[in-house]
This record gives sequence, structure tokens and C-alpha cells, in this order.
Amino acid sequence: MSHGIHFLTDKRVVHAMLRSARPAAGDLIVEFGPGQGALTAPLSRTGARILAIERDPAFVRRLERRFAGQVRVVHADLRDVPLPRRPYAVVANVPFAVSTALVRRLLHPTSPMTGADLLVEWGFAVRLARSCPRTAEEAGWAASYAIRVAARVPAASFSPAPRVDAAHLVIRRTTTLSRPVRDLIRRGFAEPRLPIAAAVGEIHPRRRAHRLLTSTGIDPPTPISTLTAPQWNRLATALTVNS
Ligand SMILES: C[S@@+](CC[C@H](N)C(=O)[O-])C[C@H]1O[C@@H](n2cnc3c(N)ncnc32)[C@H](O)[C@@H]1O
Repeated sequence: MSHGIHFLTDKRVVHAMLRSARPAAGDLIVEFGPGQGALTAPLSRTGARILAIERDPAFVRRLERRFAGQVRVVHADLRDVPLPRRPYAVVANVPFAVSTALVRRLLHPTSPMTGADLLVEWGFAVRLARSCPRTAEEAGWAASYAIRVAARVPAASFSPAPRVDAAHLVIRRTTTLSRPVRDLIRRGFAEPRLPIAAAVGEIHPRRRAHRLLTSTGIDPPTPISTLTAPQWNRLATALTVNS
């Protein structure tokens, strides 16, 4: 078996993922790395359209046979497969080695992804959901998505068990960043000690910028690099509503 393949065997985790994602008829759900179909099978019964992207040709053949007419199975690498242009959600037990590459694609500012329920390495999930983004890219993610760890998933929930526990990571889009907000985040991290009021003041008159910040619970002199994820999220939503 190739490195990084850990089949999900705990049915409670499967149910928790589906309960959280709530796929409905007409939704488009993308599953990355379906493997032997632990998540694909319950997904296929929801009435949603399922697109399953798998790199291993042997799994692809078996999935195509098992889910013929129910699931669209694509033989491709998740790192470069073209992703849907229409809104979609993701449910996946992600290979740990490619989690970062996948998250970067899914949370890109122009991504139409509306939400994701992912099983990822515990440490990776905690870093992603951390309360203080350290880079412009992370701040952009925090600004446009609510990201939280829903549960710790013990290594024993998989076969073979990975070396470390996993997490059920829940990501939900809260706003789509306008270009001025994306520019604000990028410029801000180029000058991390810049007060947030000065950055917002570049896209709104000063008094309006102050009002906007205080109404979202942010102290105007706060250096941009110390804003927390919820503050980025509230600020981006307020800036989008007021743009
Ligand atoms: C952790 S296993 C999960 C299998 C299944 N979803 C489950 O939960 O039991 C990861 C799956 O991702 C596939 N995979 C690994 N790297 C991939 C890549 N770069 N692109 C697409 N699939 C990949 C593996 O072949 C395997 O089926």
C-alpha cells in the first residue's frame, strides 16, 4: 500500500462528517481521495452530485464499477486537477502529505468553494484554525472563511492507523473578499506594524474607517499583524457590506 493511505473505518466519524456537511439534492460535492469509498458511499445516497477525484488507477477502476451512474470518478491528482467553477462543497479524508496544497487551492480568494469538512492531521488543523494569522495568505483565509476544529479523531479510527491523531476540520465561507480588501491584507502584512486604522483608511475616509473598526470590536491602533482570525472575519464582512 502506498504511503499516506489510511482508510477511515470508524462509522461514527463518517456520520459526523455527513451530519456536518449536510449535502442535499442539487448540491455539488467534491471528494478528494475517495480510496475504497468510505465517504463516497454515504455521499452517493444523499442526492447530491458527487465528483470524486482519485490518483490511484486501481481505486479509480473499483470506484467506477461500484458507483456507476451515481458518482463521477475522475482519475487525477488533486494538486492540479481543474476544479469546478460553480459553487461546491468538499467532504474528504485528505492524504496528510498534500493537505497544504489542497487547502491553498480550496481557500484561494477566487475559489467558489462554499465549505469543507476535512479529515486532516491534528497539528495541521490546529495551525489552520489558530486565532492569530501570521501571513497575508492565512489572514485572507480567516477573513473569508470561518475555520474550526470540530473534533479530535483518534488514529485508531483509520486502518492502517497513522502515527498521529487527525481532526475533523470544518470550513465555511462567510464572505467573498473584494479586491480592495485583498489588497489591504497584502499591503498590511508587508508592513506588519501598521495600525489597522491606517490600512482601512486607505479605502475609506478616516472617520468612517474608525467607525467601522469600533463597530466590529477592533481597536483602531491595533497593529495589522496582531489581528485575530475572528477580527479579520468580522472586519472583512463589514468592509464587504460597506463597500
Ligand atoms: C487517507 S486515504 C483516504 C481514503 C478514503 N477516503 C477513506 O476515507 O477511507 C487518501 C486517498 O487519497 C488518494 N490520494 C493520495 N494522493 C492523492 C492526490 N495527490 N490526488 C488525488 N488522490 C490522492 C489515495 O490514493 C487514497 O485513496
